[in-house]
Amino acid sequence: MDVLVVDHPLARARLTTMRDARTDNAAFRAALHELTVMLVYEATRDLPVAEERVHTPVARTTGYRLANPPLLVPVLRAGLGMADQAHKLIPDAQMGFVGLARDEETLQPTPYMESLPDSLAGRPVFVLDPMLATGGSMAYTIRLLTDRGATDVTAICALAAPEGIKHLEDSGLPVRLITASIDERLNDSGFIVPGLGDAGDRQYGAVH
Ligand SMILES: O=P(O)(O)OC[C@H]1O[C@H](OP(=O)(O)OP(=O)(O)O)[C@H](O)[C@@H]1O
Ligand SMILES: O=c1cc[nH]c(=O)[nH]1
Ligand SMILES: [Mg+2]
Repeated sequence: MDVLVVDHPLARARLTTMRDARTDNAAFRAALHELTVMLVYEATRDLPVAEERVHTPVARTTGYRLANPPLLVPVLRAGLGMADQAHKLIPDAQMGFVGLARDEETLQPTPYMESLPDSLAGRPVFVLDPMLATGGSMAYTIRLLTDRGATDVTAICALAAPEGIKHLEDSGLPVRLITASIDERLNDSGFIVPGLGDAGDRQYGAVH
C-alpha cells in the first residue's frame, strides 16, 4: 500500500495544536480544517487533468481542471471536520456520507448511516477521517465503496497507527494512505499513542 506522510512544517504545527490537550474544541476544529487543506492538496497532486482553452485579458492559453473529480466521503462524526475544507478545494466533487461509531469494548465499528452513490465504477474516492487506529472503521468504509465498484480509494487521515496501516495492507483493499503522522502504537483502549484523544469529542464534545 502506498503511504504518504505529509510532514511539511505547517502540517506539523497544526498537528501539534491538535495534539495539545489544552486546545479547546474551536481551536481544534480550526487546526483540523487547515491540516485538511494540506492533506487534500497532496492527495490531489497526481490526479489526471483535462485541458481547456482559456482567454486571459491578454491572450489565449491552455487551462487545466481535474479530469475526474473524486467522490468525497467523510466518516461521521470526526470526518465531518474535514468535509467542508476538502469540498472548497474540489468544489465540483460529489459527497457521500458514512456514519460509524466504534464500540468502546470490542473496538468494532457500528454503522448507523450510509449515503453513497449506487455505482462507483471508474470514480476515485477520497475517504476523510482524522483517525486510523485499528483500521476497522476505514476498512469497513472502503468495503462499502468497493461493493459499489470503486477500485481507486484514498484514505486521508490526520493520524495513523502502525496497527491500522497493517490492517489495511493485510485487507488487500485498493487504497493508498495520506497522513500527517504515523504514531507509535495503540494503547489497551485502542487509542493512538501519543495521538490526540478522541477526534470526535475534541471537535464536538463528548457523547458519553
Ligand atoms: O481505526 P478504528 O479503530 O476503527 O478507529 C478510528 C475511528 O474512531 C473514530 O471515530 P469514533 O468511532 O470515535 O466515532 P466519532 O467520530 O463519532 O467520535 C475515528 O474518527 C475513526 O472513525
Ligand atoms: O486515538 C483514537 C482512536 C480512535 N478514535 C479516535 O478518535 N482516537
Ligand atoms: Mg470518537
